[in-house]
Amino acid sequence: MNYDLNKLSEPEQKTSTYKALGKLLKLISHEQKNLSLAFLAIILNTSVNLFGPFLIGHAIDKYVVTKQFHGLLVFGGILLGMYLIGLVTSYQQTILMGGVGQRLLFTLRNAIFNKLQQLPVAFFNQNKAGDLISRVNNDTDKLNQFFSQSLMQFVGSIFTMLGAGIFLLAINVRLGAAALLPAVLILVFTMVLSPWVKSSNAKNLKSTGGLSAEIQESLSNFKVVIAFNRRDYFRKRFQLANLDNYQTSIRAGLANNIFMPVYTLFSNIAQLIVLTYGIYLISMGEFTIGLLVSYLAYAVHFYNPLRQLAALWTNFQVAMAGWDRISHILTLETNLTALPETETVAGPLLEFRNVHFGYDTKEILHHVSFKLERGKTYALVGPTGGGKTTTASLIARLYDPKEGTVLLDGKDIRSYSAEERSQKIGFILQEPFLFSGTIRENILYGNEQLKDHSNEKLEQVILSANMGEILALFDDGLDTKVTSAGDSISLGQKQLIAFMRAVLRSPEVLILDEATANIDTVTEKLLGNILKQLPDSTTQVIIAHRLNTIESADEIFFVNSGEVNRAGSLDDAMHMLLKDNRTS
Ligand SMILES: Nc1ncnc2c1ncn2[C@@H]1O[C@H](COP(=O)(O)OP(=O)(O)OP(=O)(O)O)[C@@H](O)[C@H]1O
Repeated sequence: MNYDLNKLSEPEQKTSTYKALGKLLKLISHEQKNLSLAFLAIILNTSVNLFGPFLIGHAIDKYVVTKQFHGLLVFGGILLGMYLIGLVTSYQQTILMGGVGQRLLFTLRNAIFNKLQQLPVAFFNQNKAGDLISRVNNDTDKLNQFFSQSLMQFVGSIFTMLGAGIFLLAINVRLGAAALLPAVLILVFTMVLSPWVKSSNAKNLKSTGGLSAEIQESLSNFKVVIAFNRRDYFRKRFQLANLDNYQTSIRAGLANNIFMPVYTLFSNIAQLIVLTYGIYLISMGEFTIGLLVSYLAYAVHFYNPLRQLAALWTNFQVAMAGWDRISHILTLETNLTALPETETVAGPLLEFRNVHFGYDTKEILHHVSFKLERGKTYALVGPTGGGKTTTASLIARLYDPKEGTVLLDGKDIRSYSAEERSQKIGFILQEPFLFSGTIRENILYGNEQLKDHSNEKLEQVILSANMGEILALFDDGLDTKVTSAGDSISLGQKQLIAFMRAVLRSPEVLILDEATANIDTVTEKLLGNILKQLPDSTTQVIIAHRLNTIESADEIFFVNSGEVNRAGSLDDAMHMLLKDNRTS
């Protein structure tokens, strides 16, 4: 399955945009009351603004032309009242929509983050963290800006235009048609240019994501950058990404700003038409001065919102480009779904049955079959890049086979829920990841059974699991601080914490992927003893390059060139490795 968000096909992109629109509507469905109130406020506001010019024109013809100035005061009072209503309704809709926008931003960020948590490892292999961060932070904000600042203005502008258009046509059809002609040209112009504006903004957002990915990569690898003195390399890469972002921003800016001047030009032309044609009609006795004043005001009421729409249309296109990028994540589904419960068939604890697997088109495991019995210790050996971690990842169902089945306890591993599976399988990764916090928080991560234990009780559990000596290696015990993804402690110490984390979950299968590679010989022996004292039913899968670490294995598998074969004894494994090194 293709999880690369930047390489989705055209139809995939289109379906996700529409599919996700349904999700967006669901996310704001509980805002119905606020949206209706804001809508009401905007209609009231528009109506009040639209009646103003009519009243002014009427007042001119009735009181100014006939010089009955006292009537003007009454009209002035009415107008003031209407303007105050306009002020209150405008404020109300701003407040209401601001709230809707912020809540949408909040819900949307949560929804995307939750979705990210559900996606499989393959998704994270194919996408850069920086780009994902940009989607969660930057792109959602584009949508918020549209909702909180533009949507109601958008609705208001359309209402004002519609009302003003009706007044223009109702007062004088011919003059109205002439005044509205430039608007038709604007409409055509907008329809032709909108796809270009949207795609320019999409490119700009993509480039912002790329820039963010570049920053993220160089910051998270800063030690390598400094050690290899490759600052120039990253500086150049950053400059390229920054240059691309600069260029796409300029292009998006150009596209975004094209509407405003054109709209202004057409708006001025419309006023010129009204003025010239209106004066002509007055000279012919077919129109009054008061009506012309109202007319000019309505032309302004029609074209000003249209100019505003130009800016809003740009915001809309930016929001849509952002929405496309968000929707691609929201509509992705994990390919690691749980199958319906299947019947348990008595058999080994774990079995690979004709498994084929590859990360992409290249096959890494080819027609692999083997069985692991309960309570035994297995070693996976083989050359670098031979497929040991891949085999272990399939045991932990980080990926599903392309063909064939992995059976856990007699059932297809896909029929277990994620909770059940992670309870049964403990995996100590080659590069253990620790969260910022304390050792306690890290070893209790995902451990429902022990999470509420006090430090004293937890220490007891650690002692009875024979891991007291490991904990004693840390000065502050369970409260030892782990900062910034574990950078404050050594790699070996990280492996010890990851070891405690996995063992405390009492898994049925414990996978150790190079779990002792960075630990001194004395501590390694200590871990060996702890492993020996694990419950008899625990099956261990040990991946190690140092053959002495697998001396205690009941059975050894040699993993290479897509195959997993029994190696027989340690000597056989050694022989196979040496042979493989000589032939390669
Ligand atoms: N996420 C991935 N995406 C694409 N290819 C991958 C990925 N992870 C591993 N591979 C490829 O799969 C092959 C097997 O890798 P794997 O990590 O399973 O080997 P290994 O035997 O565990 O190696 P090592 O002893 O170095 O840990 C390698 O060719 C590697 O390049």
